[in-house]
This record gives sequence, C-alpha cells and structure tokens, in this order.
Amino acid sequence: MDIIFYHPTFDNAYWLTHLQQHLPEARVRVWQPGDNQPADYALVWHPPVEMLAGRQSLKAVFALGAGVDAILSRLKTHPDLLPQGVPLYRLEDTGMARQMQEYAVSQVLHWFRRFDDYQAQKQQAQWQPLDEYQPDQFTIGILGAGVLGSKVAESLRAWGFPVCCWSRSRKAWPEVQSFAGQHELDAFLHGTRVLINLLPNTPETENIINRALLDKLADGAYLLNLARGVHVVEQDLLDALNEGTLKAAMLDVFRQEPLPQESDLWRHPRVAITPHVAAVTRPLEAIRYIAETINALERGEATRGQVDLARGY
Ligand SMILES: NC(=O)C1=CN([C@@H]2O[C@H](COP(=O)(O)OP(=O)(O)OC[C@H]3O[C@@H](n4cnc5c(N)ncnc54)[C@H](O)[C@@H]3O)[C@@H](O)[C@H]2O)C=CC1
Ligand SMILES: O=C(O)C(=O)CO
Repeated sequence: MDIIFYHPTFDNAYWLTHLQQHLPEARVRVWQPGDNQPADYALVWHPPVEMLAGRQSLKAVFALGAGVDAILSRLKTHPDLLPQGVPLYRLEDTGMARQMQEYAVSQVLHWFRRFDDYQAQKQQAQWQPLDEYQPDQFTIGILGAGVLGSKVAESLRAWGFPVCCWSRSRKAWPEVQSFAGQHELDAFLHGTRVLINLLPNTPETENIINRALLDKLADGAYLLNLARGVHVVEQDLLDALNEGTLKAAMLDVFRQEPLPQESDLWRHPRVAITPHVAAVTRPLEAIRYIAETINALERGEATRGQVDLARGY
C-alpha cells in the first residue's frame, strides 16, 4: 500500500513516522512535484493541482481538516484537483471537538458573567457590581449541529444554559431543542442570546450571518464565529454592533486571513479576535482516525467522514 502526503506547514517527518507506526504495511512518502509514482491513498491540505491529477487508481483522498471548502472551491476551477470518482474524506473531531468546547464554554461564561462589562468599567476605574444575568436569559443557539456542534451543545448544557441548534435535518439530542431547515431558522433565532456558528462553508451558508439574521436575535445578543469568515457579512456585523443590536462578537475566522491590518474589526472595542486557532488538527488523533479508516476501507467495511461532494461538506 502506497500513501502520499502533502501539507504546506505540518511537520513531514513527524507525520511520516507516526503514519508508518500506525500503518506498518504501508509505504508512506511526502509528495514532491514531479512524483507520478502510483499511490493508493493521498493525505492532503491545500494540495497542488498536479499532485492528484489523473490518479484514478487512488482508493481515497483524506483532507487533513474538518472543513473541506478550500479544496471544493478550488475544484470548481481545477476539475483535475480531485480524480473523478475517488472518495474524499475529512477529519471528524480528532481532538477538535474538545478545543471547540474549551473555546465556546470559556467565551460564553465570559459574557454570562459580564466580564466584558467589568473590563469596560476597569478602563474608568469604576467599582460597580452589575446585575447578574440568569441562565434562562442566556439561550445558546448553535448554527450547524454536526460533529463539533453536538459536542459544544453538550458542554454548554452541562453548565445549565438552554441550548438550541439548527441544521438541515432534525436532531434528537437530549435537552437540546432542534430546528431544521430554512423554514425553521427564524424560530431558532428568536430568543437566541449567544449565536455560535459551526456551519460548513457551502453556497447555501455563505453570507448567512447578515443584518437580517442578526436583527432576529434576542436583545443584547452575542456572536461567536468558529466556522468560516465567509459566513459573516462583516459590515453588517459592525453596523449591528454600532447600533446596539449586537452586544459583542468573538471571531476566529475571516474572509481574508490573516485579517488585513486596515479592518475595522481590529479596532472595535466589542470585538475579540483569535487567528483561526479555535480547533487545530491534532496529529496523533488524526493519524489514528486515518489509519482506522484506511484499514476499514481495505476490509471493505463502512466508514465515517466521507464528504458528499454535491452537498459540499
Ligand atoms: N475555526 C476553526 O479552527 C475550525 C473551524 N471548523 C469549521 O467547523 C465546521 C463544522 O465542522 P463539523 O462539525 O465537523 O461539520 P459537520 O459536517 O459534522 O456539521 C455541519 C453541520 O452543519 C449543518 N448544515 C450544513 N449545511 C447546512 C444548511 N444549508 N442549513 C442548515 N444546516 C446546515 C449540517 O446539518 C451539520 O449539522 C467545518 O466545516 C469548518 O468550517 C472546523 C474545525 C476547526
Ligand atoms: O479543520 C478545519 O476546517 C480548520 O479550520 C482547522 O484550521
């Protein structure tokens, strides 16, 4: 079994060593330009077009992340990027869910305990206890009830917050109200105090977080964007913040990354920013998941994580 590996920034030696340990019968190599030698599996992140072009004999391609929007959007302009008929897999969780839980719980509690307001008071050397928020005033609405959304919902329920979620199909998660489809989006938004975005980037979800949506949230609402920058109409977000529709936002992802220095988001007092670090690929967990999936494919068994190219995630 031959495996080719390409990632623009990962530690090649680390990945090859541990892939070989988990798949001892495989021959694993870093793909280099000009390498047209046969391969059974390809592990890629932002692969050059020529890496996979014409490789119809591949049994599967693994994207080394949860979101496959970059590879799918490039596929539109470079049809050879993925050989026709070869299944594409993505990483499901592999250590990213815990990171999303850490990020979401810490930020929701920050806002719930009004630490943002106390930080503002600190600037004025103001010693003033503020009215406490109550959990029933702090409904969490999760856009995108998938692998990561489900774990974030679980961790916020554990803190006693009311949680609802929105997805394509109905979910039956304990103690979480599920809304499904476009026709239930408004009902999902109504009463949501903290909106957490964990949607994939698809043609249907691009620009979904716009002024019309933000205006439907509860008064004094917050936005936590953990998915993709293209989901948010940034000027609408700034307008909603400046007009008081939205109390604060924490953003991990942006249309352009790194976020350009001239972006007003950097200077807005009620916007917090992290540089696309909400949940990074954990190499060992990813390698275990990939090895399990390859072994299942070799045995002709069912697997998880296959991308539906037509659906876009
Ligand atoms: N900021 C970061 O560091 C990271 C960001 N991400 C982002 O998180 C996203 C979610 O990851 P997973 O939970 O693994 O994905 P997933 O595919 O398991 O879940 C996606 C959810 O979105 C819902 N959805 C998709 N299209 C929809 C539509 N048109 N209407 C309503 N619901 C829709 C699906 O029903 C599903 O519940 C990724 O696509 C990626 O963009 C993932 C990892 C790290
Ligand atoms: O895995 C993903 O989709 C990510 O955004 C990680 O950076």
